[in-house]
Amino acid sequence: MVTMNRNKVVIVGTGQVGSTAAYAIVTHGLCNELVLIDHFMEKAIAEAHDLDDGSEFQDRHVKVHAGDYDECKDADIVVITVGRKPPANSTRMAELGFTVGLVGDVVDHVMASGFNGVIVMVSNPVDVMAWYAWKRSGLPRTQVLGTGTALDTSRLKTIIGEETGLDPRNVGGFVMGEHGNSQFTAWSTVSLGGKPFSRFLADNQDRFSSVSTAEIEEKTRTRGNEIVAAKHGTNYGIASTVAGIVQTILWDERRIVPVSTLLDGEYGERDVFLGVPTELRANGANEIVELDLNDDEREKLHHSAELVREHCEGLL
Ligand SMILES: NC(=O)C1=CN([C@@H]2O[C@H](COP(=O)(O)OP(=O)(O)OC[C@H]3O[C@@H](n4cnc5c(N)ncnc54)[C@H](O)[C@@H]3O)[C@@H](O)[C@H]2O)C=CC1
Ligand SMILES: CC(=O)C(=O)O
Repeated sequence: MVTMNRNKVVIVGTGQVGSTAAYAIVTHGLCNELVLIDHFMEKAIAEAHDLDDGSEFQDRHVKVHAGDYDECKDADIVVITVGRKPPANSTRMAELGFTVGLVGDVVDHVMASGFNGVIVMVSNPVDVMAWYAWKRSGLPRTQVLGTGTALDTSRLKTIIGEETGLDPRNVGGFVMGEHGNSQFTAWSTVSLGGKPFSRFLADNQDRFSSVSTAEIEEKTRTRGNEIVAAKHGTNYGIASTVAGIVQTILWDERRIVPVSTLLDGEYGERDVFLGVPTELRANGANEIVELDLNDDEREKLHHSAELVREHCEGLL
């Protein structure tokens, strides 16, 4: 049987985050076709040309071009990165007033094309925006997700790597909840080399006596803000995160990633999007892994849920 492996990704918003995510997708050769949309069409065209100009030296040629919303009709994934560079000394939640109108407009245009793929929301506040896009699009719950605490979880692993001198990929576990100040490290899930992290530290006192979980958690929470203060935004970490999510969906890898997804009774929460470990497949966000969180962690998750739900109120 002749099959056409025709996977197509659209990125809406070709600013710092969108263009770097496009670069990550192109350099990893994740799809056949990548379309860039921005309300400054010249910017989208220029980014597409600049990306495609490296075709000779890429492992695989991803066809990149600028386009309009008609291109979403047969896309597998639409990544939404519209917004503005995060202001310094602010919060992601404070971006709501600026972002919500843009995201509403983008979702309406995407859906008007006949799109029936997966929306990956990046725009902040990402949990609120993912919920809003889900409600506004009418798509099934599986087909709308946010990057959630996937980036924060990667940051946690990177910081543990920095503190211990070990490869971050030795670390397991999750940062959960809001992609924002109420996020928490679910320490009961964190392991290093297969051992619970607290046990790993206790067993290696001589090497790691200066390592503090409280400091690691705080560094993880504030890392994004520090980068924003120094370089007016973040792009590489989120671009790798977007590329990882796009890959696992397009290639049906079934990786478990803490994306922002709809809680529908899991962890005792409903009608709210939060970063929780979720199985990603070709159709998007599937089963949520319900971890045995301890009482303190559950409390923190509920706190995030309350905060995010509060900010969703009145948006529709
Ligand atoms: N979820 C996460 O972990 C992260 C989220 N972000 C968020 O990503 C968003 C984008 O950040 P940056 O790329 O740094 O901002 P930026 O200002 O560099 O880019 C925003 C782009 O969106 C475009 N745009 C705005 N309104 C549009 C519309 N209605 N239609 C099409 N294009 C539109 C602009 O022309 C611009 O090219 C922000 O909300 C930021 O907070 C950033 C980093 C990490
Ligand atoms: C800006 C942002 O949300 C981050 O880098 O975490």
